[in-house]
Amino acid sequence: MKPVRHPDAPAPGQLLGAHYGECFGCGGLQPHGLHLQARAGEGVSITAEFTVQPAHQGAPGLAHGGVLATALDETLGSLNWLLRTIAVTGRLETDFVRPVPVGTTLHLEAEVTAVAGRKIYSRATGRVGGPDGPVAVRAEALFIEVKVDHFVQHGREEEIQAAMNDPDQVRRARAFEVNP
Ligand SMILES: CCCCC/C=C\C/C=C\C/C=C\C/C=C\CCCC(=O)SCCNC(=O)CCNC(=O)[C@H](O)C(C)(C)COP(=O)(O)OP(=O)(O)OC[C@H]1O[C@@H](n2cnc3c(N)ncnc32)[C@H](O)[C@@H]1OP(=O)(O)O
Repeated sequence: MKPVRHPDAPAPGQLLGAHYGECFGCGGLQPHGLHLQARAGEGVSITAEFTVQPAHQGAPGLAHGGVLATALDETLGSLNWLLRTIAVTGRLETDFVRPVPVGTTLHLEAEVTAVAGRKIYSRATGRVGGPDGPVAVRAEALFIEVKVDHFVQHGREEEIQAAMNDPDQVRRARAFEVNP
């Protein structure tokens, strides 16, 4: 089925903010995290930027492939905001097309291509040298919709308690649960 943008989705151009402050991909509280910033796009799409830091190296002066996969995963995960659905990555297939040096800003875009029950199919690209620059990485993913209980059940007790005691975090989690 064609994906449907939720009527209460953030407006195109709106900065989405972190879904969790401690998130390695988007959180502000992780010193070596990616601090990826995502914006709502048109339809069910997202754009995002991430600048490769020295802490993200694999080979000398180059981004680690796993970090680039994280950037793709996080951008794809941000599509949840537009569907107002909580979903986790089930499958992530990544192509590494060109090496990405430290200091490079990766310009990412992602879109949902189809939804089938709890399964959300999506794809993303990361470009270098600007939003219209050459593709350095791309991915196809399958996200699976889950209830907030998924996190409460599986997350370590101390972080879950802290999240449940943080009104902002509870509000962010609830924002997804209104999905019919
Ligand atoms: C107040 C407390 C607040 C706490 C919450 C805080 C914040 C919440 C807000 C937002 C956060 C949301 C997400 C985070 C966003 C971004 C971060 C980036 C994303 C990630 O980094 S997230 C971490 C990595 N991710 C995982 O940690 C998943 C581990 N995993 C599992 O937890 C299970 O595996 C699960 C749940 C995925 C499925 O389990 P399940 O039992 O529910 O469902 P089941 O297995 O039946 O699959 C249903 C249908 O999907 C098909 N299917 C499943 N997996 C497939 C695969 N790999 N390939 C092909 N098909 C697959 C089946 O074949 C079936 O298909 P069919 O229906 O056609 O038969």
